[in-house]
Amino acid sequence: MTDRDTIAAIATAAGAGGVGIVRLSGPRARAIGEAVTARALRPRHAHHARFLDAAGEAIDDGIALYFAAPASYTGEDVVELQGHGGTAVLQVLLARCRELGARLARPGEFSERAFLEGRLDLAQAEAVADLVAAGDARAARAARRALDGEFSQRVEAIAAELLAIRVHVEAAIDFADEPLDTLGGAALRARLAATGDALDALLARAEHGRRLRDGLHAVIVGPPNAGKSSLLNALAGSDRAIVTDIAGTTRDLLHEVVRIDGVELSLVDTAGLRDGGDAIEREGMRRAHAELQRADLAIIVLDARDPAGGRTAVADAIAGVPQRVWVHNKADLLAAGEPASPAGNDGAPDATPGASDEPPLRLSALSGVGLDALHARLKALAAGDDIGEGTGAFTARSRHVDTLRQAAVELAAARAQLSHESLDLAAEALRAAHDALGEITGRVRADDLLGHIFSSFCVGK
Ligand SMILES: Nc1nc2c(ncn2[C@@H]2O[C@H](COP(=O)(O)OP(=O)(O)OP(=O)(O)O)[C@@H](O)[C@H]2O)c(=O)[nH]1
Ligand SMILES: [K+]
Ligand SMILES: [Mg+2]
Repeated sequence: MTDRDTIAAIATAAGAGGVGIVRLSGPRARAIGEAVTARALRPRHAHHARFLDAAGEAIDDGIALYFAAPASYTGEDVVELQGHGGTAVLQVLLARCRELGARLARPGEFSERAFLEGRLDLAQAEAVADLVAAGDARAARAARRALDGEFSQRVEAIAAELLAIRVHVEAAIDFADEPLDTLGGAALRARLAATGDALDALLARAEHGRRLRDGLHAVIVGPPNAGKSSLLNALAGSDRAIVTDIAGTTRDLLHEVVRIDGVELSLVDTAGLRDGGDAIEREGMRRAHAELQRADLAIIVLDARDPAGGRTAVADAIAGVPQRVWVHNKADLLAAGEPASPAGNDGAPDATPGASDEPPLRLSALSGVGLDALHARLKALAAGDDIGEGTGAFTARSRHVDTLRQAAVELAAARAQLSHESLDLAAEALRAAHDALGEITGRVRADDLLGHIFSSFCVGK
């Protein structure tokens, strides 16, 4: 596009480094690059050059690269000036580019231009930011897959199928007098069911991908004095939370990010759940309940000497949390002679309320005995062993998960309407599902969404 201005930014991280890069994109990028280097720039050629100020004095020397539109990251003319890393030198070089007509880029503006020029779709552009921000190698691999378009391709495949179904349904509306089954209704329903299954599978993978990006969100819950705060401290490896023998010590939520063998986990300590308590404690319990609503995982801490007593207190709060780990704490206080296998079941027939839950882990937050087994289980959950590396995870954001969920709801509505032969309503629900998928890749887009997404990038990306 020729009506755009030319943007510039320091593309490398702040601070001194071996190499520092000023990146330019836009119609004047080449002219500015040639003015700075005082030489003609050929596309895709490494030019060793001096970078000159207005007086012709050398600011630095290094490599100038020119990528001609549209074969560049942004799809526009792009010039990269690679000099010696160093904040002052790069700032002077950037200032020179601005003198020559470039404007300072906003965060994410290079990727935004790549999106607007059709070089990347929206989910891929987001993957760029995720790749830069990836906290570990697994998250980086997953972002790379999303950037390669694996996620987008799956979304597009489902969207294409939905479009074909919509065409069929819209056509059937024109023959409203005929029963749907004479118009291929059975095949249509089967096709819709298969598309629903594909969408559900993609949603499960996107949820896994969101955990890879954001980390597993685990909430520690249990009755007062069970040792929740002690466990948080043990997992964090520092005295983050106040621990006393007074029931009701923790009132507010306490957030902590911990890493287990390179896998990130966000932990929240909460107020003990019980009947009664003063106003502050009750507010703490309300917050604990609210936090559990958005938890991926509840770590339920019970006193090993009386696990049954605490279970009733937490039963309501943990209903609806997708995954649970049961901990029987204070194992060191059990009478000698009781089986002390840290990872073992305590043998009580009602020890695990959820049929699919693993047996409780017996441990001591105080002494650390049994913590290894908890580490191992949390790591497995955070890494998403339920999905497995082999399927090739890709990062996804809450935005994607929410949108896929919305599409799944509309698809279910369309199926119901179709079985009632309400073709108009089915068509409407299918359109809504189709639009929702379009929002993920940016085919259907709201401009405030774009601003929101790209402003969270770093400058120079
Ligand atoms: N012996 C023993 N004591 C423990 C263990 N874990 C915690 N405690 C003690 O139990 C008491 C309560 O521990 P907290 O960590 O404050 O318990 P909490 O569940 O956070 O309590 P509230 O915040 O009041 O709900 C403290 O005196 C701890 O030192 C353990 O594994 N063994
Ligand atoms: K306490
Ligand atoms: Mg506490």
